[in-house]
Amino acid sequence: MPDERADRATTLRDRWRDWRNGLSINPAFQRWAARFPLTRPVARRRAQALFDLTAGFVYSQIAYACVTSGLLDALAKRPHSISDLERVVDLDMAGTERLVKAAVALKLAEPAGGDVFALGVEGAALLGAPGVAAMIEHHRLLYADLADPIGLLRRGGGGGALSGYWPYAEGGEGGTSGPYSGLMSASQAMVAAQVLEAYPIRRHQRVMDVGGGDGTFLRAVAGHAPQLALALFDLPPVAERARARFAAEGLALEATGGSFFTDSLPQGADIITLVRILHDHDDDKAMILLRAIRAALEPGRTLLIAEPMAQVSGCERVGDAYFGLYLLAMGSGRPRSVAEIRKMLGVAGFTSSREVRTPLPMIASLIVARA
Ligand SMILES: C[S@@+](CC[C@H](N)C(=O)[O-])C[C@H]1O[C@@H](n2cnc3c(N)ncnc32)[C@H](O)[C@@H]1O
Repeated sequence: MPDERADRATTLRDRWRDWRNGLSINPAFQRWAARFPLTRPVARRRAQALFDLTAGFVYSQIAYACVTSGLLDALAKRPHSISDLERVVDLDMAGTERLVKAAVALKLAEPAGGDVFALGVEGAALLGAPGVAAMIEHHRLLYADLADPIGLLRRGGGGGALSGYWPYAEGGEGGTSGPYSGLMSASQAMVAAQVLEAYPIRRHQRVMDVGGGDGTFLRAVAGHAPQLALALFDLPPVAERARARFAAEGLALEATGGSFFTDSLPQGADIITLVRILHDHDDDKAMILLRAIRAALEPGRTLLIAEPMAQVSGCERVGDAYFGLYLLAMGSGRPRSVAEIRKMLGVAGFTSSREVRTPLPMIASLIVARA
């Protein structure tokens, strides 16, 4: 009986999908829906969404030009005339006007009377969200790799501009960690805010951030719960960066350099945090890492995983579309759903795990597991 019901549900869903797609693909229906008053708003929304899908790369490149030319920073200080802006963006009048009009269309800028322009609402949001401008600049590498998406998929990822930026992604533990550590630090505040809002880290005594970069997450933890002892584990040059940074600021940090694939992790933390780490690694390596963490934790201690996850309701694009292709270009890893990560945690020997809701899951979802 249960099988029959499942079949019936599938059949209904299939029929509904066929009916919906049959209408959507039909130009005569599209014309009718755009004219009929009750369907017109939906038709317009769908047409706009389709256009955005078609034109998304152009919008991203306009944002890139606005950030890298200094246009947004200049408008954030005060409104400017086109002739002022010519000097800022280092373009002739025609180029400046073209860029400013495009920025206005995307609400990055807005008219402020005559030929004067001010920062727009999206421009303000962009500059107000830490790390977004740095991420837009960084996307130059991703978009170079994505110029041939089928080629990238066919070769199984990596081998392009982005994999050079993340030397550890293709097995190298040398390379330059400075640029990626800087980018991670610039975008970390948004992630730390999700974690600290959603999880009561204060109840712990000693936190070890594995893959903790230059320590930006731990600095946020220190600001939030100054009584916690802080430890960090990362590749040797990165751990050294964190150590130097904390020492310069007079903050206590135990930073250990090593590889979580080949070295054992220091013991003694009652919570290990793994922030934007797991999705960087293919399944076999992710399992090695989870097992190493399990071995470093006493029974009953906590692992907290924070990263954007796949198939999160309302944020599907961030997971399998954005991170699916970003990590492919990087050369390792994949976005995973909450269910997939929880299953891996079970296999790695964690006794239980649960999802903890965050205010903005597109920035990070959380899973808390018990050793
Ligand atoms: C995507 S970054 C995230 C950094 C930080 N957790 C954050 O969210 O800002 C990944 C970090 O993992 C570190 N990492 C990569 N491979 C590693 C390895 N085998 N052992 C230790 N750390 C590693 C990198 O050096 C980098 O700092």
